[in-house]
Amino acid sequence: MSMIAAFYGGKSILITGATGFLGKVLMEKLFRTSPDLKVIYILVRPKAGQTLQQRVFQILNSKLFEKVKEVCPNVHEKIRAIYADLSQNDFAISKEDMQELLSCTNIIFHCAATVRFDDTLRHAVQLNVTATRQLLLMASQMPKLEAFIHISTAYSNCNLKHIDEVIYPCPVEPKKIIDSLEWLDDAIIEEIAPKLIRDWPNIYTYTKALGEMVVQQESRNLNIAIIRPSIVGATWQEPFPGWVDNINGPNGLIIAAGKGFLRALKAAPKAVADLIPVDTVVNLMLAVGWYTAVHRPKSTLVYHSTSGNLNPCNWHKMGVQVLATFEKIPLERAFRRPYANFTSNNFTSQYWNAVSHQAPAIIYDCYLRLTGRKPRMTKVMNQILRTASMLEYFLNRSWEWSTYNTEMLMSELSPEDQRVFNFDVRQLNWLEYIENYVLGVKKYLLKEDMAGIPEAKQHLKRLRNIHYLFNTALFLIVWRLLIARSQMARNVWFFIVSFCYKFLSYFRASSTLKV
Ligand SMILES: CCCCCCCCCCCCCCCCCCCCCCCCCC(=O)SCCNC(=O)CCNC(=O)[C@H](O)C(C)(C)COP(=O)(O)OP(=O)(O)OC[C@H]1O[C@@H](n2cnc3c(N)ncnc32)[C@H](O)[C@@H]1OP(=O)(O)O
Ligand SMILES: NC(=O)C1=CN([C@@H]2O[C@H](COP(=O)(O)OP(=O)(O)OC[C@H]3O[C@@H](n4cnc5c(N)ncnc54)[C@H](OP(=O)(O)O)[C@@H]3O)[C@@H](O)[C@H]2O)C=CC1
Repeated sequence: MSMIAAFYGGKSILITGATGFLGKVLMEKLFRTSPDLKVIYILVRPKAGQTLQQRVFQILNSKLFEKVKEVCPNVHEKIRAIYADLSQNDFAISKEDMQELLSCTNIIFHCAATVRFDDTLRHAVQLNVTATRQLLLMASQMPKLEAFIHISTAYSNCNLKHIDEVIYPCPVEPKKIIDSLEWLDDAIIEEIAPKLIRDWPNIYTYTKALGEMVVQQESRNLNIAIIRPSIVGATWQEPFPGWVDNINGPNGLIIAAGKGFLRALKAAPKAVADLIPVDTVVNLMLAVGWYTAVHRPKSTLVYHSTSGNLNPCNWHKMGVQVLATFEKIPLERAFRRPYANFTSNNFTSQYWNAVSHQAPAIIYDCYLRLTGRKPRMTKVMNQILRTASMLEYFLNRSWEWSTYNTEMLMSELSPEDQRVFNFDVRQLNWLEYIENYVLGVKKYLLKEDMAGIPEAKQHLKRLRNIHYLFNTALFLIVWRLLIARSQMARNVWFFIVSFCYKFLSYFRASSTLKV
């Protein structure tokens, strides 16, 4: 019997960010392995015209939860959605709901965050720092609380090269920032933001670092642990391989590559691609929740959920496998044939951007205009290039994350727990994982039908022929122009023509002799 699964039985668990990528997989695993848990409280806001109930209904009826419904048929009754907006005071939770949360919660998993790299400093601080402080304050009023698990990111200290499982101080106290945001106006905040974030690459990673400091400062006598995942990717094994449902991180770039929009990327081919499957992160989270509650470590432990030092993969290997998978299982209606180049050179990267990205988009838009349709490809291309440039920082560097605490925890688990809550990334076969990942992007994110693969392959063949035709036509035009203007080009041309003529004459003569 799994000790971890048994631990969550009968527990009331509070999850923030449960509607997000990580949160959904966390809920799924909890219900599947501990169907006898008491209740999962989730803090949700209405979104995109959907009420809380509609959002929960949609999650529970997704493919991700198919197995859960078999093991835990009354899952609907065990999930309690509480209206909350984490960017508001007291999260805008009603008094009755707050009372219930304070008196019943046993474990907290704090996953909610804004993960946009370009969010405003005000909003990112509200979500990633102030809300964390507020939740810790709530936690300190929960008599039954056993563990508080805070999800940060391995990149919260990406201004360092080697990162240990410790909380690093930030140059400016989080409290000072929170206070000053109260009276500064938005324009001034945006002006001082670059000075505040210093050598952090974006507001997201900076505010996640501040969030960790807040956890350290406000921990009081709570049992807290921090988990730092690197780039969270599709599921590896559970509940099935390749599940993914948003375009963050690598997902958007994989789609852009598969559709033939993105054919070059400014990335160091040998830099470590520190991806970590989402189910591995969730298994670690559940193990950490159990360990923190049962063993009550004296200080706040930080756990790295990374792959680089245990089972490294690099961007080149990843890119090659992504392309190899698209050969076998192409995406539908691609713009161009998938192909990609990783270069860390500025000049080469700009060349590829102009030739492989901007020029085809402009040509296609001209074609759309000529056929009376609205041009859109330049806009799409610019959007993709903007996203790629935002991710560039992470594609051109490698970090070393130590994993002592994570490995220590692994050794503390029983063999059964090591199997059920496996977070040993050394067992991951990258080639197989990436193939399932790409397949998952096609099936679960783009919702493309596998029956459409032959047609998609046919489409790619047509694109290849158009490509050859276009290149031949372009060559002939350029050559014709050169011949008109340059004596040297004319000489070369006459040399080639006379050579071909002589070759053909010789060929004809020798075949006549044979007859
Ligand atoms: C020989 C060689 C061979 C080579 C072969 C090569 C092969 C090549 C293969 C290449 C592939 C392999 C390489 C993989 C590389 C991976 C690198 C990963 C690094 C990640 C590091 C992460 C480190 C940190 C990790 C962390 O710790 S945390 C997570 C990280 N955080 C993020 O990943 C957020 C980033 N993104 C943003 O920050 C914003 O997205 C921003 C970008 C500002 C744009 O922003 P903006 O321009 O405003 O555009 P949006 O509005 O956002 O979106 C625009 C449109 O997409 C829509 N849409 C937005 N969302 C979503 C959503 N959910 N679900 C559905 N739709 C969505 C939205 O509706 C809108 O559609 P529309 O309405 O226009 O129709
Ligand atoms: N994905 C990744 O690659 C990595 C993620 N992480 C960390 O993991 C955690 C989860 O990330 P992930 O699941 O990918 O992110 P998502 O963007 O998928 O999910 C974010 C969650 O936070 C919720 N949220 C955001 N703003 C509010 C708000 N004002 N009130 C209530 N809820 C809000 C969202 O709710 P809603 O659905 O309503 O928007 C959503 O449930 C984050 O802390 C992130 O920093 C760390 C490393 C890598």
